[in-house]
Amino acid sequence: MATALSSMMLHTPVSSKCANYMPAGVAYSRSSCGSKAFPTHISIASKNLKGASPSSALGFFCGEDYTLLEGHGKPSLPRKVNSNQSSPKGQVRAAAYNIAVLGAAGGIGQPLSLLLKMSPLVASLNLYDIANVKGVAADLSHCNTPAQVSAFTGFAELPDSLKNVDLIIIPAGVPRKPGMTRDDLFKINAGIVRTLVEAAAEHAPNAWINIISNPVNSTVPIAAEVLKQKGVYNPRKLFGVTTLDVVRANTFVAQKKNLRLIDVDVPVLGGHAGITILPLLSKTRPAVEFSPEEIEELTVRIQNGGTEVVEAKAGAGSATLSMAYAAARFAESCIRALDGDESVYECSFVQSENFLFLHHE
Ligand SMILES: NC(=O)c1ccc[n+]([C@@H]2O[C@H](COP(=O)([O-])OP(=O)(O)OC[C@H]3O[C@@H](n4cnc5c(N)ncnc54)[C@H](O)[C@@H]3O)[C@@H](O)[C@H]2O)c1
Ligand SMILES: O=C(O)C[C@H](O)C(=O)O
Repeated sequence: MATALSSMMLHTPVSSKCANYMPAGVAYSRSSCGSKAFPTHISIASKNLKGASPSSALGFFCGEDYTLLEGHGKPSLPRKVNSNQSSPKGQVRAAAYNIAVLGAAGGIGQPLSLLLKMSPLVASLNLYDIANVKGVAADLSHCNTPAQVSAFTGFAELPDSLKNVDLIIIPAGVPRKPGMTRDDLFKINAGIVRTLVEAAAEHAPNAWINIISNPVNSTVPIAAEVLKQKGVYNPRKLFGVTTLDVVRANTFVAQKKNLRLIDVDVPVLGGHAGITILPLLSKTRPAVEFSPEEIEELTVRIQNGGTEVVEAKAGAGSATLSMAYAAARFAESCIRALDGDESVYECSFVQSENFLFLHHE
């Protein structure tokens, strides 16, 4: 029997009723919990957003530029391969943006902070963690790149870490161990994200927020609810970071097809959970032919990339370095979009009214 399986995640009110409603890969319907959806692909295309009002901040093409049903959607927008690499305008202002990393002392937080410190676009880098982040900040601050690094430790210093920031990146939370699903992290990470986003709403209501903490398809809707309660929700500024799925897809496809890594771009839909991670292999750039066996093999590997790393680390955590790379790429795309670069596109987990439905037997 055909089952309607949305590639987009449902809006999750912060309530116990809905807390476990979206285990990865389970079919669900729009009406089962909440009324809005979080689809998983966006194109960021921005006007100059510095100081823009929330409603005019971004022009997104939420899910419209890729269709899951060939021939039924709008034609793809022209897109550059790995478009985060360079700007056609090449005019991003140097060191103009302030970033806060919440959870900066962690496995992702540290290498991510290093990558952000290397960016010439970043003016200040506020590192916040409940663990002592002073050492990380002291260490990073010796790199002779423009970003000014500051440390903020503990809840009392959270407000200061958020002052005047343009972009907040949240990798705070526990990672999984072998045998766990990302949903098993929900109880702890939901509370962490809620607390951090409450502070963001109060102290940086206009900042863009990138959420890395798992399970992304729950933590992002939770963040949305918090922002709504605080009256500062703008769906165009809240992103679930699913870039690691894209990074993995690009790598695995390039390896399989013997292509140059830098040339390959595979859009990936999904809320970063199990079989809802949906690589759009037919949209691979450059155009490539895949056999059904290759599609099956690549899809399964991309969907299980996280587990591959969790098992290889054997209890020492989950992906940190590739995630830091992916998050830095997404952050740079956000900065470029903030700076008015209209060529930027990235896949992400965002709210949208555009539903795409897959039918599978
Ligand atoms: N979106 C993705 O693609 C993706 C990829 C990899 C990992 N993750 C997720 O990212 C999260 C972090 O992973 P990690 O490997 O860096 O974990 P980690 O344990 O190494 O680091 C987490 C950091 O968060 C900090 N922290 C905990 N509670 C906090 C709070 N209330 N406020 C501020 N900081 C707090 C910890 O002190 C620690 O430094 C996990 O939930 C993991 O599942 C997501
Ligand atoms: O798999 C995990 O738990 C971490 C992360 O979501 C990943 O995809 O590597």
